[in-house]
Amino acid sequence: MINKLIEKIRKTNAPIVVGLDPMLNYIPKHIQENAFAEFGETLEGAAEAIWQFNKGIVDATYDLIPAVKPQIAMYEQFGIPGLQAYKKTVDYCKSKDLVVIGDIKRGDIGSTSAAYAVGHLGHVQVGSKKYAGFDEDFATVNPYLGSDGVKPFIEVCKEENKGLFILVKTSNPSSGEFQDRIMDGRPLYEWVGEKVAEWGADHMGKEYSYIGAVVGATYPEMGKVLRKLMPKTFILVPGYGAQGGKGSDLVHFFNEDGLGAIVNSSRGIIAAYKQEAYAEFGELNYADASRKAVEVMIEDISGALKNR
Ligand SMILES: O=c1ccn([C@@H]2O[C@H](COP(=O)(O)O)[C@@H](O)[C@H]2O)c(=O)[nH]1
Repeated sequence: MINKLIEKIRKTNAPIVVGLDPMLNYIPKHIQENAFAEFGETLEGAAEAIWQFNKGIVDATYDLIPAVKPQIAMYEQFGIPGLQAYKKTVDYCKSKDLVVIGDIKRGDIGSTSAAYAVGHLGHVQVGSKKYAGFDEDFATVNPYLGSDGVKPFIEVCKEENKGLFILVKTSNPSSGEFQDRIMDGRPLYEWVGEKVAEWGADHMGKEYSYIGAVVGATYPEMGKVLRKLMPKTFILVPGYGAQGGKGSDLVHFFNEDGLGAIVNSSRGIIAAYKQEAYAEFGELNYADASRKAVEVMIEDISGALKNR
């Protein structure tokens, strides 16, 4: 899967991922009204609205981008119908040949991690048969329970040719409370980054490892250090746009080959029509506003990379 991701980044010339993080208040009225007319103001109605909203965005952007990153929390809030909309979104994106990064941020004791890994990336045995559950291409993993919480994910990735993005330094304002704590002279996130590179060395694709890292766009100096510490690790970089990250902050997340990182924007793309810059599109044309926002993001990042 890392080879496919790189191939698609090269083809689109766009090291970006669109975050499909639908909240009801981003969804245009006409979509909500249609969904509620069919299913009522119910969880099913909400799930239908987020699915139709996602489909509009995917149809308007899939030719420009290599990948999407649905955030499972946005779907889980609508219970079982929400999870069905998540699965429908994953399958639809795969039918459009997009790489799907399930932002599930799982990690637990080994036996529980194994079940998460099977459910999201693998196949579960049912009697004599095997079934894929959610079947994303990559999943995000929280490593702060230690190796036994991560290794079951790596085992499933090896069996299934799938990949991970493991949290190293997150983009949120308080990420430093624990992640920046100095241990034996270095911040904890560096120890974790080194460990991610070590896990990844054992599961290499053609150019980069199947085992990637998450490093927030909001911490560019730390991104620069981590880039050097994990040269063969692909970095998923959230925090662009709504959290303040911009192209010029991101150049050091990339290697000299112009690869090595993929930048996520969720609200900045899917709710673009609500921003002043794209207001001319209006609610009805929300998906065209998202397409325009994708084009602007690609230009911002490739412009910064050209000028570095
Ligand atoms: O460190 C992290 C890890 C994950 N995320 C996720 O990325 C998106 C960001 O959304 P925006 O709307 O572009 O801010 C969201 O799904 C987060 O859960 C992150 O932001 N930081």
